[in-house]
Amino acid sequence: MTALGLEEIQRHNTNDDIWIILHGVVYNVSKYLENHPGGPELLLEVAGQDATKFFEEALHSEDARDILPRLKVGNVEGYRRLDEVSDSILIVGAQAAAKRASPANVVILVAAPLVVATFLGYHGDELQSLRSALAQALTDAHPLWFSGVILLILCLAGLGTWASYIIYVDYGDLKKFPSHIRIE
Ligand code: HEM
Repeated sequence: MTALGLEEIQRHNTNDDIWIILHGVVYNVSKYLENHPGGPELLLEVAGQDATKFFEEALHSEDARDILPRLKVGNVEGYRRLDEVSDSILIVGAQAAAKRASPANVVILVAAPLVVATFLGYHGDELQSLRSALAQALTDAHPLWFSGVILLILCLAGLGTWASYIIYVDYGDLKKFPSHIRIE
């Protein structure tokens, strides 16, 4: 597909010859002008310019986006979308933990198992009886499967939290709006 320079794109800004840029792609809307449900004026106003912001602000439907390919004339030369530059990356292991390593998180992560281990060490016996009492109470109050489900949910939640320290999805710049090229 043709790479088009900004100067050339900007020249297509007359009533019967209109190019616009959307997300780094150049579209010839000259013939579409009269069919545009938003009216021809809006397209005329952005003739020869990057209309991405306005296009997205008008919350165009999928149907509207489906029209785009047949109007395409090329790409803006040198244009790089931020969200194409850095795709989401799955980071696993120590690097992932480092990504989440705020002082508070580290304290919680290190301290939590220590506290639990210490507690278990000092109060092993009491804990044993507490656990059986609790199990008994739960069994009395509810069928056994109910306690099992609750326990499973708690375990999964715990595992999930730990997993989030090991697996980290870096969405890069995906959440940012693509950089716009403006022709002044
Ligand atoms: C080639 C580019 C464009 C195409 C194919 C297109 C297509 C459409 C279509 C099909 C609709 C009907 C609603 C929908 O399905 O979303 C629409 C509505 C609209 N468009 Fe566009 N559009 C384009 C560019 C633009 C630009 C650059 C602007 C603003 C500068 C714009 C502003 C609007 C507005 C404000 C509406 C809403 C009209 C209303 O609800 O009364 N459009 N467009």
